[in-house]
Amino acid sequence: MTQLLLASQSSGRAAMLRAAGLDFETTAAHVDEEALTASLLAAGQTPRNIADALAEAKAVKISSRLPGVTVIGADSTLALDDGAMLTKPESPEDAAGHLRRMAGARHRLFSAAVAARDGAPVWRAIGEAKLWMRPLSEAFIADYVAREWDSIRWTVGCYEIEGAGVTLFDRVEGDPWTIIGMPMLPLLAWLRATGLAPS
Ligand SMILES: Nc1nc2c(ncn2[C@H]2C[C@H](O)[C@@H](COP(=O)(O)OP(=O)(O)OP(=O)(O)O)O2)c(=O)[nH]1
Repeated sequence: MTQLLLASQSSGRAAMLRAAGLDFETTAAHVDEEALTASLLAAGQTPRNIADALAEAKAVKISSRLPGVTVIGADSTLALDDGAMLTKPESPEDAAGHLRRMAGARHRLFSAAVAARDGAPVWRAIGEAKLWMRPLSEAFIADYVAREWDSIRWTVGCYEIEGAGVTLFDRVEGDPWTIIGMPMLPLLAWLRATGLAPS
């Protein structure tokens, strides 16, 4: 039985752990993110704290049924500078609407990771990236969404920064791993310190 489990269906997250040479398995967390997000927003929580809470919920839920296993949960949230929080698009039309709202403005992307053992959080980190999306024409948005829908439908910002998302931005501050979905640098430092990654 593995000692490290990623409670995520995100292909990008698993790819980052694989690239780091880690020995891990994955499972879906099956946390009701929509309900939890709605209740946290209603309670006035920030997108940053919502990412942290969702990552913890995923890690704690799975670890509570796997004694002794270190479970990593993760979550990413996107905050527009007007305070609104965008979630994954439900349709190509939804994605076009998100891009219209982000175009010509800055947004922040928070990626939280929480490690849990035996149902309790034992480590956490939150990464923040700032992204300035350039103004986008309607024709560009329509063509981009038509071409990229199959991949961007799974992303909180309607882009894969390591893919065609590069065409959307004037400027990005923050590390690419945070944008793709996890604060990998602090996570790897902790995994090395706990013997779960080669040091
Ligand atoms: N490959 C890639 N993925 C991105 C990028 N930006 C955001 N994402 C993905 C990472 C996550 O899969 C998704 C954010 O949604 P969530 O944090 O709720 O995770 P998701 O539901 O996909 O998986 P999980 O809850 O971990 O099973 O957006 C990017 O630039 N590249």
